[in-house]
Amino acid sequence: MSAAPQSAPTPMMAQYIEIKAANPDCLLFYRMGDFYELFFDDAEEASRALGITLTKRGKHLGEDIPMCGVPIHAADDYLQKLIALGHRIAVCEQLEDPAEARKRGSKSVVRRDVVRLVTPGTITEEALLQPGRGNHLAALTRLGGKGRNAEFALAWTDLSTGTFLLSATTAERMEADLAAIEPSEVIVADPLYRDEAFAPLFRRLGRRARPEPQPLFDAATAASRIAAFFEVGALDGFGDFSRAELSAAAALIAYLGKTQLAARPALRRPERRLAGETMEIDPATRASLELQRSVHGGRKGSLLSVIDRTRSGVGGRLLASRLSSPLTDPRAIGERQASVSHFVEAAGLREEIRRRLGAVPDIERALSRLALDRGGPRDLLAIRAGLEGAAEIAGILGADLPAELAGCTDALRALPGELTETLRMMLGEEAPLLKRDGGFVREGAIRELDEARTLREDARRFVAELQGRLVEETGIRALKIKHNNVLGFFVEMNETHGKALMAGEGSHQFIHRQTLASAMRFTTRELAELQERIVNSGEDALRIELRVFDELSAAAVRQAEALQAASSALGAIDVAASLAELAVSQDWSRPRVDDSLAFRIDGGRHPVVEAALAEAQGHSFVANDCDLSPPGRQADAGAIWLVTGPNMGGKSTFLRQNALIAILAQIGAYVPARSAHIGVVDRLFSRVGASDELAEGRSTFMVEMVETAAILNQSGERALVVLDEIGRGTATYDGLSIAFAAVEHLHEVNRCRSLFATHFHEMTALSDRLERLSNVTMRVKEWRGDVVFLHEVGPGAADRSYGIQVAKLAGLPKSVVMRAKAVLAELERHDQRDSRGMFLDDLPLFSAAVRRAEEAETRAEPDPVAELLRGIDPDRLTPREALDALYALKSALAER
Ligand SMILES: Nc1ncnc2c1ncn2[C@@H]1O[C@H](COP(=O)(O)OP(=O)(O)OP(=O)(O)O)[C@@H](O)[C@H]1O
Repeated sequence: MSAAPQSAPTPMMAQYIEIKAANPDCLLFYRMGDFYELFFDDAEEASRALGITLTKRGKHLGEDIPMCGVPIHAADDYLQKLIALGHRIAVCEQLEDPAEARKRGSKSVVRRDVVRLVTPGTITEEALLQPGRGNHLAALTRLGGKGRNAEFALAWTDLSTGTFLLSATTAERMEADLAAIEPSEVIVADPLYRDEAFAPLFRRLGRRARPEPQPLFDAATAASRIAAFFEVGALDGFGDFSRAELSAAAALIAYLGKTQLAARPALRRPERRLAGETMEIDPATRASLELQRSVHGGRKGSLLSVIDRTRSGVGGRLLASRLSSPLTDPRAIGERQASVSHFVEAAGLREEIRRRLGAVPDIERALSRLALDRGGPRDLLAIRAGLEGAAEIAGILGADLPAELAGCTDALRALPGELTETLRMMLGEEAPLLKRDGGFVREGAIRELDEARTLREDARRFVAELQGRLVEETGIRALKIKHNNVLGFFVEMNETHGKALMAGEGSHQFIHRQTLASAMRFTTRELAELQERIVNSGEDALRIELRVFDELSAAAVRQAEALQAASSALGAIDVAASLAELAVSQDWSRPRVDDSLAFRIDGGRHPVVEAALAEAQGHSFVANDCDLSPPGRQADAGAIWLVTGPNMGGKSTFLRQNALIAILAQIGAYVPARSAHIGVVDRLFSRVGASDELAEGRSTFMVEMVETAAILNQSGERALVVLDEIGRGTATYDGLSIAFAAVEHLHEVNRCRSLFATHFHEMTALSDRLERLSNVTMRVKEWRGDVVFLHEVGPGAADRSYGIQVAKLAGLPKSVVMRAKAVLAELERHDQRDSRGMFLDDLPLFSAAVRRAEEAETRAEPDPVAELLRGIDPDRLTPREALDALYALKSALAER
């Protein structure tokens, strides 16, 4: 097939194609004037994703070129949408003034190039970030090949704040570690990404995981690459890092280089997190406990949403990150608790500090933007206000503080006073978003600038005066001096006047510029001169302001370390004060956390359920005790509580609340309990409620068994295991046997503290054989065949599940409920003698039985509520009897 002769692409299109070819996996935002334009497939993709109109521009290879565009001022919104959909965007800017290009000849194109790749993990724009949420980019590396010697490490950063952390990890722990970091993007060396053994992990990470070439992770050059980034000779002063950690860190820096190009982010020095420093919590446990997100995916209904009283973005982010990584060192936990206690005891101080914190801007994010040359004058104002606020807060906190807070005030006091002074001297009270709009440098700060501004103002005044003079001279009262972007200043009058003027003397003075339908426009020599003066002095003023901006920005970036330390300090103060506020307002208590194996909670509550009940103004939350401490003097391992009780009795709530209390205690917070004593938990497993891994192609039961296997294989004596209804998804006897064996294993092999809820009442017999196992049950009251949930945990075993009563409450058809009751009665009668269920044959068939029951009902049954009411004589009731009567009425109503 012979190709038709094609015209060569235009120079601009040729430039576009070249740049696009260098960025094939990104949507290319190609700057043209006040728009970013997208072409070809990118345009089609973006117009679909953003719902914007697809147009055409010229032809390429004989075909129309699809095009769509987004205006610069709204680009952030569009970027946000595209990023959320998993796209990466290459932002291509004009690198010179179009006038420059024209000087090279009429055909030459404006120089353009990509200045930045926008990826989910490298966003810094305020509009694209949430104040209280970090945005992490992680790098995962493996050294030493696939074998047993493989060494894994993670590095992660929040580019918007400069945080930079490293940690060793293992194949087993990797997923839990990533879950704690919650990265928006994870770069992985290509061979590891393709390793079959990790395929499930990367599948679960989905688009967040991104393979990158192995050389980025090269361990041999890692240390020197990191040193070069931080502009130091060697890394010795940074601490001790493993080769794998260095490889991950170097890869992260290289990736930032790839995406940020010329801009150098204000990263902090890398800090190492030791694997054992934090409580290990796998993703399923996080989901089940709804730590940061509820099962519905949103923040509402999560633990974080209930405990977050922080007043600043940095505080919100720190609280979220602490919640995702509780500590395991009692001393470090104690330090944080001491800060909270300080604010619990000093109510006035707490209020004052919180009030001030609310007014301190987000210094570290402003700084990051300035470092990446994406900042504006408001970021400088934010830093100034931050510096001033920090100094005030340090002053108010005073001396005689617990260690953590003392460290914080040191960081605040170490802030460079000169920077505050310079910013105060140079900046006005308000500033535009963009530096190119000018007007942010304070009057009186720079003489040249004041002069330029005065010149401009004078010229403007002269323009106003000139209008009066021209009116007088010409006698044309309707003459006006106006301004637009094309002509600049001009004299405008109607056509009759204009023509008369041109025909007469005026033609010497007035130079014709434009004739419109209703008006004529002129300039005069004087006006043109004034115009030039205004433009020139305006340009001078802006040039000076931009220079000042760059100087101030550089001065702030030079102080990055001090500013970041102060920002972290403000975050820590905010977290302590907010947890204190929470403790006081919700009546929480300071837990004792130590190295023992104790786990004793008195009067524990579930903070989220309690808040929900309070909001609904229904019944109030019933506090419950839990004690999994090694029972008796001899015991050297934690206890197991086997929790039985009716459906809806509060088992899941009880199980979860104890796990949550452990987490809260270990982030250094107070806990929702009268008192608590917790020996640190190093690993938490919670399987309560349904799992959402079904998308992986495993059945519910399979998922449950895989998770149970992980728990039984991995829990050590410091673990806390919270299991709900293991074995429910299979035949009764299989399920019961598995649950039985699992509890025995927990008791004999894992020897960890556990809560195990079950509907298999047969299991309560285990307490005779397993010395550290106790039975507890959720208490209920029965009333005329219905059940009243007391939500109280007490010793003993439930004898039944009340499943049918709950089913009735849920609105199961009456016929089904009645039939189920009959089946249950029959099952219970036969249970002793025949375990295979053959007796079901004894039961009448469903339809017959239901019909009979219904007939009986319609025949006789009077209204039970009315009947009860008739029998009550209010004058003769004691208060206790009145209450009982109320219960009776309610249940009779339910039965009706
Ligand atoms: N301690 C409590 N105080 C007050 N209300 C509670 C308490 N515990 C639970 N509830 C209420 O009871 C409801 C059911 O609790 P939960 O889901 O824990 O029951 P469950 O025993 O696990 O039920 P199932 O066995 O059917 O899963 C909760 O949504 C809550 O409204």
